[in-house]
Amino acid sequence: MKIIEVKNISKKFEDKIVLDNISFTIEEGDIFGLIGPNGAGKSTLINIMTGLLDPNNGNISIGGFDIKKESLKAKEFLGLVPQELALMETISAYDNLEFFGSLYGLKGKALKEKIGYALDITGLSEKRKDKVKKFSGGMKRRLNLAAAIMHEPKILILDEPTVGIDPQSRNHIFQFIKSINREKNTTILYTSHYMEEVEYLCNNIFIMDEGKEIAYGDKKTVKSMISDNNKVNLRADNINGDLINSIELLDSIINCEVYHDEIKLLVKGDSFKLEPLLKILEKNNSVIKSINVDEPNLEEVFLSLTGKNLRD
Ligand SMILES: Nc1ncnc2c1ncn2[C@@H]1O[C@H](COP(=O)(O)OP(=O)(O)OP(=O)(O)O)[C@@H](O)[C@H]1O
Repeated sequence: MKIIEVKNISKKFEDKIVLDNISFTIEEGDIFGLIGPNGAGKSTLINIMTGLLDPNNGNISIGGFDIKKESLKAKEFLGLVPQELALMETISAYDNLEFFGSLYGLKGKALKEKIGYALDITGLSEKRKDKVKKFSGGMKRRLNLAAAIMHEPKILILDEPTVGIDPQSRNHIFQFIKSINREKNTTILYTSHYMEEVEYLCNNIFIMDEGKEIAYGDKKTVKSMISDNNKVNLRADNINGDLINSIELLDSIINCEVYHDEIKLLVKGDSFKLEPLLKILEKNNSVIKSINVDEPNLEEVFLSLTGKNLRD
């Protein structure tokens, strides 16, 4: 089921086009990555998707409901974790969650259970009684996540949740996303300008720059937009001229380079097979020490499609 449909969204601020005809869909249960450098338009798009901002053109449906026309029903599906924190510093983590839970009408046993789950899944159970002002930036981010899931939204939108936080909290956030997606089938929309995070977490990806679509599809498809070729790195003993000549004669080999005991191959991704390569090595009495296959990473995809680095 398509849980989010974004259709032909455009937005101008005065004369500046910030979103230019953006369309994509997200399936229920997906972890979907929205990637782009600072100023690409990600936050503006999220504000439109959550009904905080009106587009100049296009429409958005959330759980089958139009975010403008059936706003209340659409919003029931949504949990938003914005970049800014919305926490009360002078009270404990538990009391913060009690407050947010009661805003959603939770009380008694149900409220306690939800708080327990939210603290547990964000790794904050032991800090439940500590005042928020004692928390590190990363712990505050995690508490912000906990607050956003008090009403168990079917969709969780995270706007750059790992900017400026420590590696431990970053790992907690990754584990949180994977757990809530697996345990509750929560659909995740994850925005970031860190390609490696999106590469690790997401199944489907929308890459944008200056308000425009750069690439969209499942991770493999997006990667194959720049290249169908893979890199195979092989370490073996007894590397000699005959061996290299035989490898170069294989149909799927585009390029072959040798560094000491390492052979670096660029191969055609769709036709490369390991077996003929292994047979050649065996015939040459070469023992393989290691072998790995690399796809191009998303950073390389962005660079290749826009000519820019993501972190400019
Ligand atoms: N209220 C506004 N009025 C005028 N321009 C705006 C407004 N909000 C955003 N912009 C501009 O729209 C563009 C997109 O901003 P947006 O915050 O959506 O990008 P982003 O991809 O989320 O970047 P970041 O990661 O820095 O938040 C930027 O050029 C920004 O300056």
